[in-house]
Amino acid sequence: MANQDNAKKLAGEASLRHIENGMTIGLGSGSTVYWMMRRLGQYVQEGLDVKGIASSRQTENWAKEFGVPLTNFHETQHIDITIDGADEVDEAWNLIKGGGGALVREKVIADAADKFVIIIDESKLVSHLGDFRLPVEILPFGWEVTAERIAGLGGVSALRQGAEGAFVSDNGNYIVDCDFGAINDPKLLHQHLKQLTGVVETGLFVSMADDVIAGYADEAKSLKE
Ligand SMILES: O=C(CO)[C@H](O)[C@H](O)COP(=O)(O)O
Repeated sequence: MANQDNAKKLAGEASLRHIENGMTIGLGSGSTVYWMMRRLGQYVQEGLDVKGIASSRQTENWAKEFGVPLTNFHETQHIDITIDGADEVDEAWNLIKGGGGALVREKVIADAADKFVIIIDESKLVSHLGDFRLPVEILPFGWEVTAERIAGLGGVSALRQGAEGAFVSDNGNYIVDCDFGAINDPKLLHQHLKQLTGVVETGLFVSMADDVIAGYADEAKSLKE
């Protein structure tokens, strides 16, 4: 296994030390979450009693594959813990997320949770957000206008492409990947973007993470310790 994959696996598995019997878990998206879910499925087979709320169709499929029982917001509005990956994590634990296109549901399950734990490989740790293009989910209707407004805030954006034309999120929306250069004030940028008509959500997760577990070549460490 490549070093980066192993680091993701170590971080994903280490996050399960936060899990207790009876919990409802927000299940994020992405390749680091995959490893967490694989091990979680093993614990469930061994008798752990938990339920998950999935943030994407891909995660839902993994839950079925690994035998992790799912619930939804109709059944419960309380999430004990959400575990998710990230594309960048700065020194204050502000995040860029949405590389996999699931940022809206990821933010909903992060917001609904008592605790939000991030799992990454060490390459995601940065001093400033912004090398990774900021994903912003926007309505397809008039997306060109919204992209112009985003450009007005200083962000050069590109419409994300999928296998057959524009990428469409699980919510039926488009995503633009935006270059704002180094993001000095993530909270302010998020607020400005959210005020634009047509913007559904941004991939900036500001002051939301309670713990970050970083995977290295042969260990995973909580940045809290
Ligand atoms: O935000 C996400 C998906 O929308 C992912 O958490 C993020 O892209 C990290 O993915 P990976 O664990 O595959 O590196």
